[in-house]
Amino acid sequence: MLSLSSLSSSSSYLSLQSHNNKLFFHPHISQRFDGRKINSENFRYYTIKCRLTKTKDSSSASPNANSLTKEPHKYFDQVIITVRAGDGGHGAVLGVPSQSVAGSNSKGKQNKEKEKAKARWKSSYKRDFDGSLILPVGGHGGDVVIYADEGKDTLLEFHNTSKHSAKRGGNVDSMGVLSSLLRNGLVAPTLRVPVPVGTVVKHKRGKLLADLAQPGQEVLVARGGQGGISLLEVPEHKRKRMMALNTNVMRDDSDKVLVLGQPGEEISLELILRVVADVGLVGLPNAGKSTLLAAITHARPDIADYPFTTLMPNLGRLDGDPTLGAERYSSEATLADLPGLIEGAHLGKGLGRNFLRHLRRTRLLVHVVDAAAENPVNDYRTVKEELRMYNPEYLERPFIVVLNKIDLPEARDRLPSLTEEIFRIGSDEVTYETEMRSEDAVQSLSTEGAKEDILSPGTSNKDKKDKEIEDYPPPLCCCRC
Ligand SMILES: Nc1nc2c(ncn2[C@@H]2O[C@H](COP(=O)(O)OP(=O)(O)OP(=O)(O)O)[C@@H](O)[C@H]2O)c(=O)[nH]1
Repeated sequence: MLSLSSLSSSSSYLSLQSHNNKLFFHPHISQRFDGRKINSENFRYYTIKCRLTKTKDSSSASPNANSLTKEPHKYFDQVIITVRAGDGGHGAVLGVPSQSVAGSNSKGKQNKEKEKAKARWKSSYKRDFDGSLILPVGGHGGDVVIYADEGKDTLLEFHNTSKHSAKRGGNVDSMGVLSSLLRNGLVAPTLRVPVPVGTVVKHKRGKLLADLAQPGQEVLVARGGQGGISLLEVPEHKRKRMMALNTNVMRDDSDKVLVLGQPGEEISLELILRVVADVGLVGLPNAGKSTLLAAITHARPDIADYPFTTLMPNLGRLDGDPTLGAERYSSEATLADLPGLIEGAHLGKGLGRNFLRHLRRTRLLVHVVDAAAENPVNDYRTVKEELRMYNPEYLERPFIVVLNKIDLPEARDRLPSLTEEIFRIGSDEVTYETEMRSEDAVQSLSTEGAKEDILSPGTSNKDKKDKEIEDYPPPLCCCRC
């Protein structure tokens, strides 16, 4: 038997040959049949064209549960979902209740009873200010709202359930006859979808809808359909008059009254998580970022003596220390320990781009450098370069360099020279940046002023950031390649 599924080749055609009504894959399988060497003269060769259905490309397919548990770091911060708001409930076509009065004998009495019944009928229904009848309407379909929930950490669960649908509105409970007891259809509840704080909501490959950076922030992403209206089943000549009276009647393009509820909106969204942290810890793998986070906050990240122990950002809360007195130092802050960056991270190496984007909201960067490494200065330069290549704005943020592992003798011995070199790199950059800025007519600033301006991003930068939060454009790599 020929198993096509075992053929991973994407070529469109296979060549097959026939022997005793059996088909063999040509040329490899045809060499032996029932353990005997096959005389090639017994064969009649046919070439049969058969198209292979392409096997699903695993890279483009949505991640299955297995890969989600094995490689959550690839999927925790980005997902595409579809949301569907509920359809509106239907209205109803209602008959007017019979007004005949049974059992009345005399014609005059019958007319009187008819008049009375008509008056009763007229007064028992809700009416608009202009006297038109208010007929029940179908319930509004449920809207879909996405909100930032502090209890959520990742977007992983959305890979399992990528479609979220709100309920449809209730229909008018139609018994076929107009009665004062008829109620509007039930309004469907809003479907509220919780996402981690810091989630950016965008149209799939489209414009930004919201940046849910604060707990509780929400955005309405799909509107539920409007409920259909009800109609009275009345003779044609009366219907026109009633329709004219009912000014709030909904009609479609062809001026037809809509009894059916409107469909709810359906939309594909891209959710991107950018951690919300004041401080970002950056450095090469194994530099000791997680150890530092664990030492100064209550966070308990995984720590091990091998690179890439951290695969997803860890957050830690730094409580303020009021004993320090000065307002600056007693403030609280959230720290994010990012996975280690390697050379080429800005190009996506080691998932670098996924991690680098989590620095976006940070206001201070802490470079953790392994002082006992072979070439700590080079390591520091590498990380700075990756930051610059990904987003030059990152280098404009205030930063601290932490020389780590100085308990080790190899680090302790070269500490003074190392500190000096790192200082020099910093001051070189400040001078360079100052020069750049002075060319942009910031000459009036003193060196100190310029430094300050560089270290604390100005308002224009802030405006730029606030304008639109999109993914950064492709890397600037080519200037170096
Ligand atoms: N001697 C010494 N070892 C340290 C120090 N800080 C961290 N380490 C060790 O260095 C190794 C790596 O530490 P981590 O905190 O996991 O490093 P990381 O930068 O978070 O590593 P990644 O998760 O790969 O990014 C662990 O074995 C730590 O025990 C330090 O100050 N002194």
